[in-house]
Amino acid sequence: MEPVVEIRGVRKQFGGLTALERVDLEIRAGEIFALLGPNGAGKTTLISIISGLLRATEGEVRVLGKDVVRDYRDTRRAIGLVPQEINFDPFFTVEETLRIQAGYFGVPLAEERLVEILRALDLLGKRSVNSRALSGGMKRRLLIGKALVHDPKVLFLDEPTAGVDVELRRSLWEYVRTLRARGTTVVLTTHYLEEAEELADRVGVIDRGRLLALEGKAELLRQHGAKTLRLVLDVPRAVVPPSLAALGGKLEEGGAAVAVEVPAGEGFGPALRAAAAAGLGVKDVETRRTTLEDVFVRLLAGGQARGDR
Ligand SMILES: Nc1ncnc2c1ncn2[C@@H]1O[C@H](COP(=O)(O)OP(=O)(O)OP(=O)(O)O)[C@@H](O)[C@H]1O
Repeated sequence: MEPVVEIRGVRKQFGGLTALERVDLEIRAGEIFALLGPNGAGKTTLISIISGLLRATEGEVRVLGKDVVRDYRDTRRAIGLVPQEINFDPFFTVEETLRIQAGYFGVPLAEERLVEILRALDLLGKRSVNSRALSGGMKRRLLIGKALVHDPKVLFLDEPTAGVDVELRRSLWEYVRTLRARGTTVVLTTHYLEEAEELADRVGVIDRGRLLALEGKAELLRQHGAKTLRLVLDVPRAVVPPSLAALGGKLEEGGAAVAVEVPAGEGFGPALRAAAAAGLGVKDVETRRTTLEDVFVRLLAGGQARGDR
């Protein structure tokens, strides 16, 4: 199937600063893709180039097979963009804000569709309220509504839940899943790892303008992840028994525990057998799986060690 968004060799230079360095990326139809990276990594720059708000210094971007520079009318129509910053006129009501936005795209906003959007974003009761009188979370939801009025094929959410409370975050996640279920492709940027872990089918990790890893979430965890077994000992030890040392076992807490890390796809059987064979007195057993956060930290540390720029 043709990718919904194709990014080929995209570079962006702001004067002497390289914000993006030869990024290649494909977004697939119907997926939730999370672009993950620290502040200043280049996430907003990439989204802005795809949405036609910025021009790449080099490279090309296609949305539904059309070039975002040459065929910008078609590509803008296919895209809904929810920016980080609130960008609506506070003097219009919620309904007017959505109708004006639909007007920009030259699409009529049927009553049915208006109500559907307002209901999904829990704004139905605020339909006639001036947008300046909305709470911060409601304003954010109205931003999403604005991006949806022309029924885009791809929705870009730039930090959708920054500064949003936990409850609203959950309800926005729910809505994003509903959109995917209806066939909308969703690309979100975030530095909340929890958000990527919860929502995304695939994750791209970006740092200082480079894509460091691009994988399915499960694959990313499998390849870069590990799980750890911690054996809390009856009696502290000065050295790790050789059979456990051979499996990479290390003492922790001044010898009160032994920790063994194994690749995510493997079991703890060999380590448990080695511990039993060595006659280790074990008081307690703890296990921990790698989270996307651990993977992210490792990838960024690796990128820095290689001196990427
Ligand atoms: N218009 C601009 N002029 C000059 N430099 C810019 C401009 N826009 C972005 N930059 C720089 O490009 C780099 C990437 O910025 P970008 O906003 O894409 O990062 P980001 O990953 O979205 O960060 P954040 O998580 O903070 O939103 C940063 O160093 C930023 O200062």
